[in-house]
Amino acid sequence: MKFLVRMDVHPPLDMPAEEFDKIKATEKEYSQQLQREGVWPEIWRVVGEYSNYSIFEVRDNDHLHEVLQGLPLFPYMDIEVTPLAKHPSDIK
Ligand SMILES: O=C(O)C[C@H]1C=CC(=O)O1
Repeated sequence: MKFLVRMDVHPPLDMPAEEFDKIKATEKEYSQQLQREGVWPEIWRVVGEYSNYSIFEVRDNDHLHEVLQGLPLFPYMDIEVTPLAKHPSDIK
């Protein structure tokens, strides 16, 4: 199943920058591992915002929830999920 996911990151104001940088580094490893596995095939930065649009390829809703809840930045994000279906005009 394919999902479009928007993540808006809200860094906590009371956390030292070095601590948040460590969480970001862990997030990057987690994200890149999922990209290598094909679970997170696309990630795009939203211009001018600390946000991304991503495509996820997962087994089902529970799998997506598990992946999103595992994000090290999960506690500092608003996440919007849009399920995608094949468009009837798509020629692929
Ligand atoms: O920077 C972001 O958009 C948040 C998050 C998503 C992947 C990653 O490495 O960080």
